Amino acid sequence: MCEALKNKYQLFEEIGRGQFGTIFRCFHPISNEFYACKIIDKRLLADSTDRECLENESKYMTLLSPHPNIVRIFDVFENEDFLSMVIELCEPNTLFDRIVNRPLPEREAASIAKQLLEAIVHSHRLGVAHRDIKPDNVLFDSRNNLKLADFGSAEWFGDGRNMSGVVGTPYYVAPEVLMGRDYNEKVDVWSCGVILYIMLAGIPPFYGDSASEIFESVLRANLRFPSRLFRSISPTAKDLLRKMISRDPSRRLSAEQALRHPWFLSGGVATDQT
Ligand SMILES: Nc1ncnc2c1ncn2[C@@H]1O[C@H](COP(=O)(O)OP(=O)(O)OP(=O)(O)O)[C@@H](O)[C@H]1O
Repeated sequence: MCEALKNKYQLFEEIGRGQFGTIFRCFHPISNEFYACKIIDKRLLADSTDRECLENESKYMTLLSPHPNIVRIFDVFENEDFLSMVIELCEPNTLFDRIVNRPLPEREAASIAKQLLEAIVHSHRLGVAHRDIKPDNVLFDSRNNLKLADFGSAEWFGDGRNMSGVVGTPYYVAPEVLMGRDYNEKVDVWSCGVILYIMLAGIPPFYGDSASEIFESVLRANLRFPSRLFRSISPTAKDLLRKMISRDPSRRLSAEQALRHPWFLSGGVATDQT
């Protein structure tokens, strides 16, 4: 670990562990604030893809900070073996822990989806696509504000550049990514739509017993609203889901358009159940 990090922050207990990094709670005596410190052992990075992922994470977090719904980065320390990032401290449970097997009331789902879209709109305005939006990458601070994390797979699409390359996670990845074609930032809207579906229904819209079965289901993109799960869900919510989980990216809403949908304007309150 870097001496400069130890000189500036006091490290406390481990609060999380990822593929390459360990997260500790840490304290900055000068500001009297607690933070999270992610320490990555660079010797565990197997190839250039891993290294790129690491570079992306601090680069894009720095570019996008500060935003109320994006995990903020405060400090970076690096030596030959370790890269350490001092970031905003969040609660241990992710969105995944909140929604697993438990549908949320529309109002709560709308509050979460709205904050996630605010983070995506900010990121897209600055020309950055996250490309791996999933519940595990959605954290919350102690005041329950949503914080989008993990920009390791992010890519810059400014100046009309298209993106390529298969990145993402089976349930959440957009079909155009799996088709191996160029794609644009609307892949994030698709993933956010899938998260919203799971929050309301309690199950993913596209699933299978293996990664390849899930991919086949995503590629078919046959969006259904089984009545046993959607009986009490408002038509406005379903309308938004259809427009976010649209197979054709040119017909899919942008993140900004999604935020202006009537479902958000009513705060997820069913206005049309007459
Ligand atoms: N800022 C934070 N504040 C509090 N806990 C955090 C913070 N960031 C991450 N964690 C915790 O640490 C865990 C691991 O996070 P990390 O970002 O290293 O890995 P990951 O994204 O889950 O995995 P990987 O990037 O290796 O695929 C998270 O699931 C979360 O519980």
